[in-house]
Amino acid sequence: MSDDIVMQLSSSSSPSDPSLPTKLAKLEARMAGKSSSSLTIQSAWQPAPPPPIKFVEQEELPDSSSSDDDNGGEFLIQHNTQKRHRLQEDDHDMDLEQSKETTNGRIKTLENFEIRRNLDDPNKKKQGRGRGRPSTGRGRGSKTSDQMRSVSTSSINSSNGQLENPPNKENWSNVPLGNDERVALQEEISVLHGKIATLEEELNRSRQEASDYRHLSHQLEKELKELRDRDQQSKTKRIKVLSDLLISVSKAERQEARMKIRQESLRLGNIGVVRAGTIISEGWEDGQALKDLNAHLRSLLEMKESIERHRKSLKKRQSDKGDGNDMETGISDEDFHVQDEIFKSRLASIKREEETYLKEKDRYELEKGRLIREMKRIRDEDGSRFNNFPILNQRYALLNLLGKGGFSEVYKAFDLVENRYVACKLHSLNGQWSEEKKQSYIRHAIREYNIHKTLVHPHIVRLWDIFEIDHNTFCTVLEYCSGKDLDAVLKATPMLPEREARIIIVQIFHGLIYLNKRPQRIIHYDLKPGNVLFDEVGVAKVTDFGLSKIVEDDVGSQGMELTSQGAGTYWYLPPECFELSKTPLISSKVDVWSAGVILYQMLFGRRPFGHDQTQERILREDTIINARKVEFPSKPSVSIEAKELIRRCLTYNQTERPDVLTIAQDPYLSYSKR
Ligand SMILES: Nc1ncnc2c1ncn2[C@@H]1O[C@H](COP(=O)(O)OP(=O)(O)OP(=O)(O)O)[C@@H](O)[C@H]1O
Repeated sequence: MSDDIVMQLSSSSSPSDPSLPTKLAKLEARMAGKSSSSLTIQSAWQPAPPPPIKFVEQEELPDSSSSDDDNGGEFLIQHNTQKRHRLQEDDHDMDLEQSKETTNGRIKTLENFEIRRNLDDPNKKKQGRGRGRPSTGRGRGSKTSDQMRSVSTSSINSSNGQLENPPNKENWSNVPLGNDERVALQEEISVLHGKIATLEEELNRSRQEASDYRHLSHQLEKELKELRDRDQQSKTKRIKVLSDLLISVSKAERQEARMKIRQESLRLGNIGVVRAGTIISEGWEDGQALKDLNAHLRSLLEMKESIERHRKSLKKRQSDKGDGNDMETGISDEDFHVQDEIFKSRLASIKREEETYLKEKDRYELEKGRLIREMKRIRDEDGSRFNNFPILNQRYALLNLLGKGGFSEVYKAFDLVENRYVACKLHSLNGQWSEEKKQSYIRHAIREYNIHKTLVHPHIVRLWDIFEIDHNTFCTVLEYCSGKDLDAVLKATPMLPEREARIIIVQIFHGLIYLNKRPQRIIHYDLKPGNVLFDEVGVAKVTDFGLSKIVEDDVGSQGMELTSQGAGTYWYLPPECFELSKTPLISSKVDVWSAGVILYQMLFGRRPFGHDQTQERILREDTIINARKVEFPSKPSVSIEAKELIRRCLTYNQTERPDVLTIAQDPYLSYSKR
């Protein structure tokens, strides 16, 4: 019932007014007519008490005695609307909401049904008043009306309070409504309320759990952060401890190396000041062992010369005797022969001794060479600006200098991130170079890096990293090869047993085959013993791709143009690289030639062409251009197969020389075929 009507009623009528029932009945009739023309509303107010309504929660019902309005269907609707609002406020959980909606929907259906039933029930007290009219939402009945408006399944239109499918009186009275059914419906409602209560409980539990989990997650996050901080701290500590340890080991190694040098210097010699007239220069001064050895050799030589002199004089006396001059000395022919035999035997013995000393001298010379290289290394290390154990790029702990090349220093280093030894090659640009030259060098190095970094093969030294140190210096990080390079091996042992030489050349060819089987083929172009390194177990690896060339796809069968003519090490380059009349065309056959030279050198202790010549002389005398045929020394004895492979590699004519993939089929390079 709308408030204005109630106001009208209360102001114009007192409860004792006997005409009130009639007035109300009229009003209700009017309202019913307003809300639905087809709805038949009970025309007279029935004083009889309303039937008990059992399917609502009694404790939530307002006291009927205090109510001056009906507490029939309208009140029930209000009650449930309030409840729904409470539930909506309490719970934003979707599932629960849906359950509630369903439940409320069903309750509303029931309520509407009850309302209709009340409307139809002629015995109901005041039941028809304002039922069909929408409430403005004010007063006690407003909530009920709201709920009625929101009930989609009900037949009342929510916007204007009119019934969408207005039932006629017959329809209403036709709804069978036994007591059993009511009881069943009430039971269903209480079951649904029970479900709501359970769901609410569950929701509360879930909320509690969610809050517990949130708390736990905060705690875990905190712990994780602490662990991370601790990990970072321990990492920093670990790095510090590790680098300190590495540094102390390196320092000890440096000390030991210097001590050894001092000892060796005493034995083998040292670089000292040499005076030649008025010119003072740095020169080599032999050590005591070499001095003693040379003195010994000198004395043997003197002895030999003296015996030779005696022998000569004996021969002279013998020939004089033949003239009859030696009669008075009484030396017989027999004596002459014996004496001569003594001299001969002595000379042979001196020669043997001399050979032993000469062998020893050769050994000393090798040791001397090693000593000189080590002295140079130490001098380079002492003069290096990186000798104070810096950590580069926050991960590479530089240790000791391995060697110095043309424009680079190579340090043994420890990668503190990957926990492995590496070789750091520090490329220093000469400060006096023009900017153009510097840029060209950097371009060259980046080109080398770009080629090398893609190469992953057991017989190719890995390139791990590149970074800038300062404007004039950058560093490439290479796989560390703890063994010597082949050049150092051949300096220490110029001739290798064939078996050892063969396995080394096989590994070099494996690397070359890999370079020629990639989609982008590569010519190494600077294959030489210095660019073959050995790891700790003796695996040979090709390095230094500074002069290497990428073979473009459109290159003709004769090869690609050589744009860097003049570069490289001439002992190991084929004749086509020295072609001056036109730009040489090169292919992987360059590497085949170089490999042939290396195998020859390993087997015979010398290079096949221009062994004793300088680079400059090789160029001047066209040594390689004239290297038409390879000759083999008689010693040491080497297998025919090895010689045949060398011959094929050193085929003068480039067109006739096999390329890498062809020569790879040679039986000497395969162990399984033999
Ligand atoms: N990856 C590596 N592992 C171990 N030692 C290495 C490595 N790379 C180079 N070295 C050593 O460092 C030294 C210097 O190497 P580098 O390549 O700079 O010298 P080079 O070949 O004599 O000079 P250049 O490159 O100018 O011809 C050599 O003794 C070489 O054996």
